[in-house]
This record gives sequence, structure tokens and C-alpha cells, in this order.
Amino acid sequence: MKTALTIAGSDSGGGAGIQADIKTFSALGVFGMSAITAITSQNTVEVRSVQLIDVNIINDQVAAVLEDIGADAVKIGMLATPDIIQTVAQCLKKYKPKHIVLDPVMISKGGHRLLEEDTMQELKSTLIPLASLVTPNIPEAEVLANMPIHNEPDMYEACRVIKKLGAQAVLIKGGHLQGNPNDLYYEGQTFQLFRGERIETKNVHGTGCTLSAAIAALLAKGKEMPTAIDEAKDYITNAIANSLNIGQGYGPTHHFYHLYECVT
Ligand SMILES: Nc1ncnc2c1ncn2[C@@H]1O[C@H](COP(=O)(O)OP(=O)(O)OP(=O)(O)O)[C@@H](O)[C@H]1O
Ligand SMILES: Cc1ncc(COP(=O)(O)O)c(N)n1
Repeated sequence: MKTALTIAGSDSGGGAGIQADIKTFSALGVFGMSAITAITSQNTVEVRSVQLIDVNIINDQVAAVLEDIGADAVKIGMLATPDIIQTVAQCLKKYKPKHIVLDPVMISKGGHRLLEEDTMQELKSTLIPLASLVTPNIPEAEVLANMPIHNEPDMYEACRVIKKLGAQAVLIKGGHLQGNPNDLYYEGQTFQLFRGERIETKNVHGTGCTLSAAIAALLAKGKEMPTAIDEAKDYITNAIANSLNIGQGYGPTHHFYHLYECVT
């Protein structure tokens, strides 16, 4: 069976972070493993508290998994401090996983900052160059590219700037723009627009986590990057279309078990 490791924060509400990633891996027929970087006390409305995990424990979790089991792909989510980023970067340099999908998580749907102020700079210089794919949403792409993004033409320009930070490829997610949620992919030569149709719902907690975890799972299964993104886009669209109206705030997406044949 193919394996995937998520290095991310825990969301007690189960909609985002580690929980969304593991549900996605399972639904796509990949064995999921985790290295928890932070424990958030979170629900559909708010983040109440955050306990960061000691960097030695983060390092140990990643090392324990990769030295014994290995991972066909790694997905990275919430990394709150420059120290945590450096620790994760050292692990990636040591174990050299084949596929690294980096979701540069900044702010929760409810508006809570999930990383410290100076962290984005560290992410830019230390981690993005190691990534097979970086998947910012519009506000994250604005920070990474250091420019405002108002429309699709701006997304093209931001892709070019972010690509120069050294990732193998960039996927800017269009969910935060008006109109249809189209995502733009760029690997340095050609652009590809992955089109979506907006589903009218407030239950979009964890959509970015789910998309990046689905891409990682599909890469683990041996798909080429554009195919993995295309199928992951279908997966997230379906998960949003069937999202759950639980809690008082932004409800979670719903993960269907695809009963994909497992590639052993
Ligand atoms: N209302 C919607 N209907 C259909 N697709 C959507 C909708 N909102 C977002 N998407 C898609 O979901 C994926 C995640 O995009 P989004 O821009 O929401 O990421 P995000 O802000 O990082 O998510 P989050 O921070 O909630 O984890 C993208 O493929 C985007 O196009
Ligand atoms: C632990 C963790 N990781 C990521 C997110 C982003 O997801 P969202 O923007 O949907 O709140 C989150 N809220 N919590």
C-alpha cells in the first residue's frame, strides 16, 4: 500500500489540519501517517488556544516515520514558527521524500493567525525551495508574491513571482476571489487553469488542507502532477458539494471513501 505523511497542526474540530489530511488519505486509499506540529483547540467558529509542539518532538515524529516506514509523499500544513520550519526543512533534506506538497497555512477561516509574523519569510527562504508544489490561497499568495491579487491576470503574475522562490511548481487557489473558484498551476514553462464551479455554502472549513492532502495522496499513488491536481480538484469539489452543516460556523467538508483499488 502507498503511504503519505502529513506534517501539520491538529484541529480538534476535525475539519482541517491533521484530521482532514488523514481522512483524505484514507478516502483515496493511501496509508496516512502524521507528525503533529501544534495542537489547536478549534471548532467551526474559532481557534480557542494553540499549543506548539517542541521541535525535538516534531523531529522525532518525522524521523520515526521516515526511518522505518518511509512515505511515498509528504504534505506540509501549519508550521507556526521559524524554528519549526527549520526543523522540518532539516528533516526533508535528510530523508529526501520524493513528493513534497507545501500548503503555506497562514490564517484560519475564522480569522485566527496560525503562524507568527516573521514566519512567512522563513517559509519563503527555507522551505519553499524544497517543495514539489506550493499551494497558497489568494491571501497567502499575496504575501508570498508581495503584490495584491484582485483577479485572474494577477494570479498569473503572482505564480511567476512565487515560482522564482524555488519550488518545482505553484498552484494558486482561487477560492477567495469572486466568481468561479479556478486554480492556476505553473511549473515554470506553461500555465494550466483548473476550473471549478462555485458551490454556495459556508461549509468550507479545511478545503485547502483537503486539496493539498489529496494531491499528495495521488502523487503517492504514482500520478503525474497535473493529473494529481485534476483529480484532487474533483475530490475537493465533491467534498464541498457534500459538506456537513454541523456546528455554528464554517462546517467541514465530507470525505467519501472512493473504494479505489489499493496499489500495493
Ligand atoms: N465555494 C466553493 N465551491 C467550489 N470550490 C471551492 C469553493 N471554495 C473553494 N473552492 C476550492 O477549494 C480548494 C481550496 O481553496 P481555498 O481557496 O478555499 O483554499 P484555502 O483558503 O487554503 O482553504 P482553507 O484555508 O479553508 O483550508 C480550491 O480548489 C478552490 O478552488
Ligand atoms: C490546524 C489547522 N490547520 C489549517 C487550518 C486552515 O484551515 P481553515 O482556513 O479552513 O480554517 C486550520 N484552521 N487549522
